[in-house]
Amino acid sequence: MPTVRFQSGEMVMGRWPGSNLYYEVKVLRFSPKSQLYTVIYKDGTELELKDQDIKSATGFRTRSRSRSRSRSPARRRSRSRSPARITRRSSSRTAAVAAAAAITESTPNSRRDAKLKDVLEVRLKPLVGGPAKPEAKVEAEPEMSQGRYNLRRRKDDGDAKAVEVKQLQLEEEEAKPTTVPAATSTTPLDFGGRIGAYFWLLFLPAWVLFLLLQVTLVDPSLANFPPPLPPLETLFDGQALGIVLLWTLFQALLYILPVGKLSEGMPLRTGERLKYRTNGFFAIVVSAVAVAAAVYQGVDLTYIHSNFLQLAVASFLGSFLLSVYLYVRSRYVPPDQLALGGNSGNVVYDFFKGHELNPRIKNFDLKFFCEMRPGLIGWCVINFAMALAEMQEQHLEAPSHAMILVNLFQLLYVVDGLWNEEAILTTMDLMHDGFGFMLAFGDLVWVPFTYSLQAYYLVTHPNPLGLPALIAIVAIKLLGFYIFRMSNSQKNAFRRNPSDPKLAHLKTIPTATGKSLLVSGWWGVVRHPNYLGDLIMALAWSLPCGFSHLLPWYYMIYFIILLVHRNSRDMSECRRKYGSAWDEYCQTVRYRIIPGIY
Ligand SMILES: NC(=O)c1ccc[n+]([C@@H]2O[C@H](COP(=O)([O-])OP(=O)(O)OC[C@H]3O[C@@H](n4cnc5c(N)ncnc54)[C@H](OP(=O)(O)O)[C@@H]3O)[C@@H](O)[C@H]2O)c1
Ligand SMILES: CC(C)CCC[C@@H](C)[C@H]1CC[C@H]2C3=C(CC[C@]12C)[C@@]1(C)CC[C@H](O)C(C)(C)[C@@H]1CC3
Repeated sequence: MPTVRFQSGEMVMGRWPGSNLYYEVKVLRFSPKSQLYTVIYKDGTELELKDQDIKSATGFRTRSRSRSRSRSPARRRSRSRSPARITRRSSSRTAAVAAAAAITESTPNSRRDAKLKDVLEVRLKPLVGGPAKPEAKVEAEPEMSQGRYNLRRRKDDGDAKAVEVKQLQLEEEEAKPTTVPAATSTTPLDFGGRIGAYFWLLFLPAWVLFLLLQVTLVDPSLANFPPPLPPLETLFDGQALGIVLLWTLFQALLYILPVGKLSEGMPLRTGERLKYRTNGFFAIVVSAVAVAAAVYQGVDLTYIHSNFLQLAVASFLGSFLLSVYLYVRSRYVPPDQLALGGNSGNVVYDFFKGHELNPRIKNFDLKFFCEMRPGLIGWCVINFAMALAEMQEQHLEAPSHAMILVNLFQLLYVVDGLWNEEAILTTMDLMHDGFGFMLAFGDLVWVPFTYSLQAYYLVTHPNPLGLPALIAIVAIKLLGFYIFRMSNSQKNAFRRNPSDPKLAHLKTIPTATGKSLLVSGWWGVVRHPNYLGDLIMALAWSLPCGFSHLLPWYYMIYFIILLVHRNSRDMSECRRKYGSAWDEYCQTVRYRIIPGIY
């Protein structure tokens, strides 16, 4: 049984990835499974380090003290540009060379700093534009490992805004061990914390019920609160439950078929990369054929319209049971398979937020499946059923223009998501979030039953559209789609292959993790160009329903709130991961979602 050399809260010297430079870091936790220490640097960057990359601060201090008596390194300060500076990827002048140059400028005659230059030149290079490569040629520089370095933001460095690699006076600084941050307290709680989790757990299902009851009314309005509740026993229907189960099993069957590509997810904390069967497009095509065949055989799809509430309740039960299963199994998995959030120790919060990062039954990835299949494809089937119901209710030979637009727009959104299914592997949910009630409910109830409200609304609330309105709405949709697709694809391509020649013209900021951040192209316009495109598309989904009621605008309002919140969650997560490189990105790209406004 290997011993744990360092305790949480201890101040130690951690090796900078890909270099032989050591910085003062605080140990946050140790994972017995991966044998890795999570440490935090002074600039806020969190990394996982192996035992051999950590040295005790005492060792550094002792050696340095004896050295300082003769050489007084404390009085010498070498400044350099850190790897976290903007780099033109096509440029041959790497951050490391610049770093070295900066050192030479500041202390040109120093033999010791020349050695530092050598070390930086070689060691920091791998951080530019891609994951750090294993060290090869240069041996460890012993003098450097006796020094102590600190990551600081450069206050006096105008446009560079980079962190500073500084040699610090060892004897002037005392390592101050802080209180031990338990794993439970290191990750701030989202969604209003524990109290918030209770609230959302009750509020979200109640809100869905409210919306589904409203949409059946002639005059849906927030003023109708509380809406007339149907007798409770009518909410549950065995047949609806059977349909939901069959649909989910059918999608699961399509998912496990050995058809389509096996894509690799992003590297996990352990370095492992999971494989995902990305055959979503195949699944929606087969589903469409199956639904068409069923309609052809006389199956009445308008059942979905008339039993919408019962189907939603059945899906809710399914998502709740799934969440219970997810919570229970998350208590038995090794720590390195857990997401950083969802470990508050509070049952309700952890149940809501989700704890296990990639719950799998053999190769069957539950989070990926739920996010991409039954709910998403089910949403399109529901929309189609609403078009049939509209024709029946309004005695039409074909669906209205508004209904066709809503159907086509949302179908395009889903088909695009499934066509580019691999891109989901670089999104927040797949990479960082645990799988719990929030996502299970979101994927299986929220998406199919609330995202289809515009189509449901149009069944009984016709909204004739003139040609100019039609053209304008289509143009808005296409604009949003273009921004959404281009930006998502650019990030996905960059994350998959940072040295892709097609992306060579883009500027990037290297970070201490070995990953870089795009700082030009779509990701240089705003920090979330994909959200901007998505919001413009959301506008195009609501416009066909007109302005008589607020209900069909509900998606737009909810989406603004969701994306603003997601953006701030992502910002904190990126700040934690990338430290001052992220700050630099934010200073360069000032707006979050809407250029010049927000
Ligand atoms: N319809 C809906 O209900 C709905 C809801 C939510 C989201 N969405 C859509 O789903 C898609 C995915 O959204 P998401 O919330 O997961 O966020 P995302 O924007 O796809 O992912 C955020 C991640 O991208 C990376 N990143 C951020 N800035 C970067 C930069 N400058 N260069 C390179 N990488 C950068 C970071 O991860 P790493 O650095 O770790 O790679 C960050 O954590 C979006 O298009 C969104 O509009 C739709
Ligand atoms: C209030 C809560 C219940 C919120 C739950 C949020 C989820 C419903 C969303 C979180 C991430 C979203 C997402 C899509 C659907 C909705 C979410 C699961 C998505 C699958 C829709 C199709 C897109 O093309 C997409 C693949 C980019 C997208 C990914 C994120």
